[in-house]
Amino acid sequence: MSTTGNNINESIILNPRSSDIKVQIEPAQQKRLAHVIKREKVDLSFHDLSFTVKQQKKEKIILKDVSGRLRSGELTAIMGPSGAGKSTLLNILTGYITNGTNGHIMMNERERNLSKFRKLSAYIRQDNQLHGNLTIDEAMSVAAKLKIGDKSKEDRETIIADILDTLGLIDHRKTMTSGLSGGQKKRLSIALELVSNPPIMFFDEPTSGLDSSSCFQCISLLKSLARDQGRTIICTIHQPSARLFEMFDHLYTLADGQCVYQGSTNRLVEFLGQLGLQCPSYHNPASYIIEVACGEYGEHTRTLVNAIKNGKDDIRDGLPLPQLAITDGLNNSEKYAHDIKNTLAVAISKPDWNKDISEPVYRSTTTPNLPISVVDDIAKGDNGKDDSEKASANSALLGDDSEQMPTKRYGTSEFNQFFIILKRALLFSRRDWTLMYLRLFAHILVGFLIGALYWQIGNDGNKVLSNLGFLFFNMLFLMYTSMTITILSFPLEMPVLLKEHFNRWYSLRSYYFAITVSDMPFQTIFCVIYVTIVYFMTDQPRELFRFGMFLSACLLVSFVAQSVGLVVGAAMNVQNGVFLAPVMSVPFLLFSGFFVSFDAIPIYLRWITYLSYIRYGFEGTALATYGFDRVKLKCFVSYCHFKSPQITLEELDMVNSSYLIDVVALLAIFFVLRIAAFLFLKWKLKTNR
Ligand SMILES: Nc1ncnc2c1ncn2[C@@H]1O[C@H](COP(=O)(O)OP(=O)(O)OP(=O)(O)O)[C@@H](O)[C@H]1O
Repeated sequence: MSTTGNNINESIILNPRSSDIKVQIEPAQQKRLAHVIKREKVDLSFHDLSFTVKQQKKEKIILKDVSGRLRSGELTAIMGPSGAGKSTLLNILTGYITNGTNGHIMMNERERNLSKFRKLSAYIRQDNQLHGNLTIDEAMSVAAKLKIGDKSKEDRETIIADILDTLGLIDHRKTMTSGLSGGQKKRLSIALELVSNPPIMFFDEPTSGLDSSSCFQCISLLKSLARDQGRTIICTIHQPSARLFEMFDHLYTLADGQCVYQGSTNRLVEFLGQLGLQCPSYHNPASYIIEVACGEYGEHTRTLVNAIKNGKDDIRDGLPLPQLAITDGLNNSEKYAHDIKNTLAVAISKPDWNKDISEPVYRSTTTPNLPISVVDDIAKGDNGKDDSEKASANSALLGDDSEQMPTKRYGTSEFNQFFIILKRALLFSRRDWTLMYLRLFAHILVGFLIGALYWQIGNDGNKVLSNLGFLFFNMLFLMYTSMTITILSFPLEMPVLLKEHFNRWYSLRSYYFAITVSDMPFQTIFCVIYVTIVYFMTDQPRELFRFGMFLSACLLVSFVAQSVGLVVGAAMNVQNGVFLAPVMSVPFLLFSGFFVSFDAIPIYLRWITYLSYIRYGFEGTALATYGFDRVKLKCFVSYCHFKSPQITLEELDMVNSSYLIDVVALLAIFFVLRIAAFLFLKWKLKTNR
């Protein structure tokens, strides 16, 4: 047997002496994403990062001036005891949290531009926020249309197939997302973001809820994502097994909001040993550092933070430990590095904010043309060892093997986004037929019930008051059905919206338009069915224009009520919304003109009638029924007080009312509420972070 070297990719040729047969064994090839768009490599560093929150009028410092460096091509783990600040750090690095932070985040040695950064990064949170009603194929297709809409359909399909094949999901293409296992959901979340091939990917606890084998698969996948094309992969992880721990290239450990270790995973034990913290043999180093950080071996946090300079130092393979490098017996290059480092410390503490941000902000005064990373590397004794790495990163930056930095905010126009989201929303409605059937059933059932209850009263002069009750009930029914359905369904969309909008799939405007338009056809159909049933069963005037006016007023009321549902759904959670919306509707019902005629309402309360959309709806249907010179009603008893429709209108104080004004008022309330719902949604997206 002969091998052609140590490289595992080389063929192994078996050539048994007794036979001429040559057996060639090709090792399994690592699956690679060959077709995804090539993107530049991105190194991320942060300097003196702090995060403060206000708690009961006091300030609580969560992150305390931590620094660190996250390199392209590496899989970085952020570890630490519970409450150490891992998720907070991740949220700040992703740009998910911006308020309350201080310090500097650099992207490829330049001050980070958050907007550009968001185009280059993806954040995959712990709870895979996926739409359960789509197959993998459909979900991927939507993501591809939104994120790389400028590519041809064939190109998009090739990219999707490539990603699904790499992530082992190709055989489940037709499976509904709701039917996937935890690990498959996690992989789908990654696959969806990989469509645009972001060079930086953040994962919050990617292994949570997975068995050990799925954990291993997941971390292997992240490792290969980092290695292939030099992505920067950062994830928080609780307490990985020794096998998982070894797979990480870089470890960043936090304790009590400070950095206690930063560097290669395989130098952790050596570093701790230097400080007199001997990791017992056969003990998982990942567990050991957490135990140390938790104080199980005494109070060592301060020592560790000082030793690693709260993340300013980085324990790299092949380099001396930092406290050994800075000694009296420095050689020339080390002394030079030490000087630069001291100069740099001054530069970092006084950033020049007047500089053009396209220029690197931090430069050493002794080596003015050297960006911070190079200075840092020299300071660490990295005398050009990673030249090839830097060269490739620089060439990538210059665009040698990567596409230009994306200039557009989104992958496709807002017009296209609108149609893609609308199509997806309609698909959800088609798939979620239970809700649709329920709504249809409710409108038909209540329609017939009301029709039977108020059977043929519309033209009876003796039953006008009952007929007015019927008109008012219509408003009540249409209001509640259209309002509650939105209050219940809209907040459920919120987590997916939060994820997709944050990862720059689409603009909030396109999403909102699509989502508000998507239910309108259904609401219209249900309303038309209900109104047709009750109108004819209760024997309202058989004149087309009156039916049209009656239906229009009912439709407008249901759309306005839907908008109220949107406002409430956007502004609060389901529990509060379900209680508050009906309660808030009570004044509108009271001041609708049905219970108290307008001139009987005290003047100082009359303004409420102008805000009551129920008033306009009720008035609109009353005018459609009794206005426009309707002939006298039939009277089957000796005296009917309301035989003349004019008397009914006088009683309701609607003689001078105008149907047109009712319609205009309903339209105005509709638009105001839709705008308010949009603003609430925008605010919620910001405050929910
Ligand atoms: N907005 C906030 N208001 C108040 N306290 C906060 C806020 N955000 C974070 N904290 C506190 O900061 C600390 C760190 O929180 P963080 O979620 O980052 O910890 P973690 O290391 O991710 O913990 P775990 O591993 O348990 O998820 C916790 O004590 C948490 O209660």
